[in-house]
Amino acid sequence: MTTKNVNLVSHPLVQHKLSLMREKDRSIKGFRELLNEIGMLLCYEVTRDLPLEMVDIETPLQPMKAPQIAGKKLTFAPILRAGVGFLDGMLALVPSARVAHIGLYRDPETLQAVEYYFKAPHDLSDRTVVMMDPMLATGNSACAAASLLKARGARDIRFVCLLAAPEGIAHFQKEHSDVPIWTAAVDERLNDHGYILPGLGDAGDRMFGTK
Ligand SMILES: O=P(O)(O)OC[C@H]1O[C@H](OP(=O)(O)OP(=O)(O)O)[C@H](O)[C@@H]1O
Ligand SMILES: O=c1cc[nH]c(=O)[nH]1
Ligand SMILES: [Mg+2]
Repeated sequence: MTTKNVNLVSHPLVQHKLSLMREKDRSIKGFRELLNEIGMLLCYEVTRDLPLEMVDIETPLQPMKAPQIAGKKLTFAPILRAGVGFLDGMLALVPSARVAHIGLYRDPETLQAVEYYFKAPHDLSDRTVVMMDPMLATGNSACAAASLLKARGARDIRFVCLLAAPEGIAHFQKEHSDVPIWTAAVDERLNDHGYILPGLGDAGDRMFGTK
């Protein structure tokens, strides 16, 4: 399903794995493995429309023209910490991709995104950038991350998340209407502390065992 620049990935494997991740008793190991597996499946979806070009190759039997991915190279941009959970799955499918690390945490009182690290290829203007973070809650982190990437020249950005709140989608689309979103689910709403309901809790804590 696709609405207003939001691509809802309804593939049964993604939906099934997401339900397993939501369960409160899922182990850290299980949570991490599932996020990695879903990362691979979401990578498949977000790269679905990449252009192909025909190149000359030789099979053992004869020459032929065969399709290869053309054009801009991919850069993966995980938002730390939780976005790292998608990275290995994505890199398994596109091992040559560059990686831009975006260090942001959400201040628990103000819910504003606080930057603490940013390391990206110097010029992103000729790259397709896939920004990733499992959670799109208020949208503050995703908005800040997209702005940092644009300041490095990025003009072709896609955002992959696992769960989105309607509030976060609206906020992100208002500030970055040029950046399409891929998500496995749009949940009901945010609670008073900015957590997604029903959600899956704190993704970073569940992945790294920090609570
Ligand atoms: O849309 P928002 O309201 O900004 O919330 C989403 C952000 O919150 C979480 O990160 P957190 O700040 O908990 O950091 P962590 O990944 O290091 O745990 C999550 O991984 C997103 O980055
Ligand atoms: O529900 C939420 C909201 C922000 N960050 C998370 O990890 N979970
Ligand atoms: Mg974060």
